[in-house]
Amino acid sequence: MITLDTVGKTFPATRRQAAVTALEDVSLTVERGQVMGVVGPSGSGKSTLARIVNLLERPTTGTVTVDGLDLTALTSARALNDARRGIGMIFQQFNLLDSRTALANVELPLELAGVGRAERRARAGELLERVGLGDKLGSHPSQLSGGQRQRVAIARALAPRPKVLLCDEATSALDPVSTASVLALVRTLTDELDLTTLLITHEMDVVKRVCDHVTLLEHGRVVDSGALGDVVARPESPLATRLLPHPGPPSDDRAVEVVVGGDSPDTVLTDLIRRYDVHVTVLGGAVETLGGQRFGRLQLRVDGAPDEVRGALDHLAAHQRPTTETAA
Ligand SMILES: Nc1ncnc2c1ncn2[C@@H]1O[C@H](COP(=O)(O)OP(=O)(O)OP(=O)(O)O)[C@@H](O)[C@H]1O
Repeated sequence: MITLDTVGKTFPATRRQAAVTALEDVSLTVERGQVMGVVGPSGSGKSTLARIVNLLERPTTGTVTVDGLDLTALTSARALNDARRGIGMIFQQFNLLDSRTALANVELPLELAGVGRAERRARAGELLERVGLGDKLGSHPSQLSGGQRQRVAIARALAPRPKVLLCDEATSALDPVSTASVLALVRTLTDELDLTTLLITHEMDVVKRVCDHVTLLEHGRVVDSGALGDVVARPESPLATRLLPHPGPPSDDRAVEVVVGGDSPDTVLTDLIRRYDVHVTVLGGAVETLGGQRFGRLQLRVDGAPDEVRGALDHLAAHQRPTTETAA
């Protein structure tokens, strides 16, 4: 679990540049087993946030707690190094050593931690197997594709058995097919190893594919944060329509708009028609898979006897994720 409590970061003024407040009053919790996406425009503080979570950057104010340990309270380099071993990190640019084989790259953090040769060999081999590179142990990074290199970097990040995985634009340099497979791997590893994963990205598509939670940063502040299903249902959230597009102005003045999901949107409609004697027309809408669940933003027209229509609309309002009702 990662907890940031009222974290602020100001880079002090230098001779060439005025002081920069990169983060202000940021409070955030990521539970075990969750993948939290952090999105925001360029310069909004995303990378600073990732660097603060493993204390590569020390916050100016606030505390950072990882797996119950307050990292901001650690002062000795040794204690900090030990704590950092519990936090794996992957970057856009892989940072692999080409002089070493894939296996030796994965072994590196274990070597630095003083793990014996036989054990580190076994663990590195097992991890490369797990990320789908069991046949590439002897390959050097330059002999691997971008997606394969990122898999090696993931295996290396996981070698010290961290509880937390930080991904900073980890798929930004990859083609769409490699991106999809690396993201699927991050999701699988988070689930299987019960990791707490924080994923920095500028691509909303990455959030849709792999995250179950999302946080939007703007000018160093948290503008919105929550489970994807909750965020899409908040009409005031700037992320809502980026996650689930708005169908546009309704073509019918009796249209109602609802956000349905967590369950299949189709099941919601089937259920409605079974319970009430109404005819439902889908006038427009979008359906997306968000964090593995299907959500729909639908414009519906519900026709029938007034009592039945009222019942059906109440049912939608009570059981689904209503946003706006343009008419009732
Ligand atoms: N070491 C530093 N010294 C001074 N200012 C910095 C430093 N690192 C980051 N900043 C400033 O802090 C702000 C946030 O930067 P950060 O890299 O965290 O943003 P970001 O959201 O990751 O941006 P991008 O998407 O472009 O990578 C920016 O204004 C940046 O110029």
